[in-house]
Amino acid sequence: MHPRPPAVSARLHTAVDPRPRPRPRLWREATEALRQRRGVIRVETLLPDAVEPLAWLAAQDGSEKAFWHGRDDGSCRAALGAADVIEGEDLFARLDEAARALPDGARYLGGLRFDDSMAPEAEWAGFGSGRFVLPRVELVARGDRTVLALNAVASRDTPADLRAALDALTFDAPPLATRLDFPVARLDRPDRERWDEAIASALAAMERGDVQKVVLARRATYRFEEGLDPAALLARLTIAAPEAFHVLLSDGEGRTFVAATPERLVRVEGRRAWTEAVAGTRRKGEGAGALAFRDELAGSEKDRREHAFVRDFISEALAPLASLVAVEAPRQIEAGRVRHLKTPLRAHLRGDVTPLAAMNALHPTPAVGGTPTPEALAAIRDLEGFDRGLYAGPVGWVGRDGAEFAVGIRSGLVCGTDLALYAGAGIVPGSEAEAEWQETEAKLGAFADALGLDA
Ligand SMILES: C=C(O[C@@H]1C=C(C(=O)O)C=C[C@H]1O)C(=O)O
Repeated sequence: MHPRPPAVSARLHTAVDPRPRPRPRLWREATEALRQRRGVIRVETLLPDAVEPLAWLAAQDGSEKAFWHGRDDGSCRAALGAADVIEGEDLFARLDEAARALPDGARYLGGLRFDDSMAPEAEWAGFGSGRFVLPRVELVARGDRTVLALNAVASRDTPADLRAALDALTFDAPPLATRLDFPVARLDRPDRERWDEAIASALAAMERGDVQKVVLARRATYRFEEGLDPAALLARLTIAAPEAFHVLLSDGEGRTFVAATPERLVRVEGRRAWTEAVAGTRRKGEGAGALAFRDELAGSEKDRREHAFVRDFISEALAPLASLVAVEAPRQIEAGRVRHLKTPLRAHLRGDVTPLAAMNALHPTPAVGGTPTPEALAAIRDLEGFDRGLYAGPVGWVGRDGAEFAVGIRSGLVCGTDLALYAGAGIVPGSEAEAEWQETEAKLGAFADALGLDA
């Protein structure tokens, strides 16, 4: 069983602690640390009562927000503002260096574009080729323990900056809405006809022998009458897909990426790394239907082929980076309204391999790209007709001794009154356009549940 995220569902309707007492202490400690230390400083204080992180996040002013709940670590962090932002040129090298100098507990949160060789379209431009933020303020919740943390850069920040950040916080957050507004319109790109054409083109490329598997995605944009609150949407997603990584990243300019993804790209702790192949999909179903879908997935030769491309790619990509790669037995997992085949892999990384290098060697796996990778990416560029942005890209955190990236699927981009949702499916010989369309629709099921659609 998966550990549940810290009781969001139970506490969704309760107001957060209104007492601001810990803030003066945090500010005094931070001011002291600014005087005495160099580089990044971090001060933390235990709050007297548990606080619901997404309700807290939704209540704060400003658009620079982030949230991370790691699937297996039982804690989550809600983040506000930026003590530092790393984006643009030499992102990997700068992030590596900055992460190595972080104090205990501090992490950059962010994500990378799926395909950096493609210039971003307007809606994804704010995220650039990648964007990582060291938050100014964080609320870290584990069980009933909630810690408020403040990050600062000694060479840049003044006590007045920190005071302003702390004074701007509210702990008097209204409960999150129990229901989100219904959308008033939906626009699909590609539409059903163009989807059929794209699948036919991908299958033709496979017949010619150009490529063996291509993951084709589509975008469904919902329009609402009023602006959608990304934190409220994510809170609903944590209920619809409790077993997932829950991620919120903003571009600093008012657009917000939201994901409830079942898939880990890689987690690194010291020299140890964990990754997984997730590919092959059926509906979750209920009762006897669930058992039928489970058996159908277990017995499907086509799904096993799709899955094997991913597992083999991952173990081959890790081999030169690791002294040991262990491939576990395949199993099935449930995610929102679907189930998948999953094969966990573990590795012991060589001494000179950084977490970012491991991530870079794995992305994009054939779960979201295809096989072989370059030909599959070319087909995606050719056939999809929209910018994936962070969808299917690596999203996560980097700290001093470790990092974790999830695959940014089951995701959407909130921009004012629009919510663009993205979902893809692995196309191999034997794939049928109708079934693949239905599969992508089922993959959007957690969002549909969160929005109260076709319940
Ligand atoms: C591409 C997506 O999902 C990926 C593709 C899968 C498949 O084709 O069976 C299954 C899980 C994911 O690795 C998505 O959800 O958008």
